[in-house]
Amino acid sequence: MTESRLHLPETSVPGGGTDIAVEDVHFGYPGRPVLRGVDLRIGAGELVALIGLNGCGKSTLLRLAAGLLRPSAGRVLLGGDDPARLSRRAAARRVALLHQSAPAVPGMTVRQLVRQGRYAARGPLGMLREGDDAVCRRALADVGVADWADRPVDSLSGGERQRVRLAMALAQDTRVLLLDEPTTYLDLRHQLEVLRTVVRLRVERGLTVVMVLHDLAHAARFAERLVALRDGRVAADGPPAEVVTPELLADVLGVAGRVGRDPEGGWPVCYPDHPIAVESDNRFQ
Ligand SMILES: Nc1ncnc2c1ncn2[C@@H]1O[C@H](COP(=O)(O)OP(=O)(O)OP(=O)(O)O)[C@@H](O)[C@H]1O
Repeated sequence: MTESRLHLPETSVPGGGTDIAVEDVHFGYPGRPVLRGVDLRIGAGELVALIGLNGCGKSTLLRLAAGLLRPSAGRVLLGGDDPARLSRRAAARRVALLHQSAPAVPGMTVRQLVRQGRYAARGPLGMLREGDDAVCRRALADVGVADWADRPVDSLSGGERQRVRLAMALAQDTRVLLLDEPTTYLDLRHQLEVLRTVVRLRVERGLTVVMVLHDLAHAARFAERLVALRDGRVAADGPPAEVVTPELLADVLGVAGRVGRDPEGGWPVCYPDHPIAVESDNRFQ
């Protein structure tokens, strides 16, 4: 594959409207172009997995969608508005972003950290109101860590911290959830638990979820739509059964391998063999 996009259907959600629109977005850091014309529409209620090689711009795209960065060209709309122009408080009410890592203040308890999700939604001067504690408790329960409320965050393992940070994002109680590698540090059991929780919450609460996943098996199984970035653009976009092919493995992920089907669930299953060279976006550095 050189110029081509592997699979790029019209994306629309029947009756759902668009929660995130990314229109011909360009973005780079000083001396480092990253996105070179990304077009993407994510409908209300969709569950999308974003995949691609390290450094291809997945986190950058989430940060643009959350309004933490502004595109150098093109535009991003979140519920019809430019998220970078919303106040921090207004943006925090619309979108929660689980970052890849967030430092914990020494001595802060899990309860205090998760409450930060509510403070973000209320703004710097916002007082926690009645009901905020219930939202925090629910968020902790959602990820199965209700018993940890009084534990210092810095006493938790990497995987435990990851689940608490997911609870913090859920405590924002937004309809749009952006999850940057939500399963990092988690053992297989907890990876499945977190992903099943995301799928459940998305249905129960009508969430729109975009999650960056490196594990293609999980992406293919749990997301209904895969978006692959390569060379600063969307290289493939569609249902896992159509998008996950040996060509995707080779051209987007740099892996030679085979693709089969789960005998019971029917979702694509990859059998990666060996790494191969990909035309890297380094060429436009
Ligand atoms: N603050 C920054 N300043 C300069 N360059 C940055 C900054 N943040 C990211 N980059 C660079 O931009 C590129 C895209 O980074 P980004 O974090 O979006 O990639 P990613 O696809 O999420 O990668 P990974 O899979 O490794 O998490 C990378 O080359 C990275 O080094």
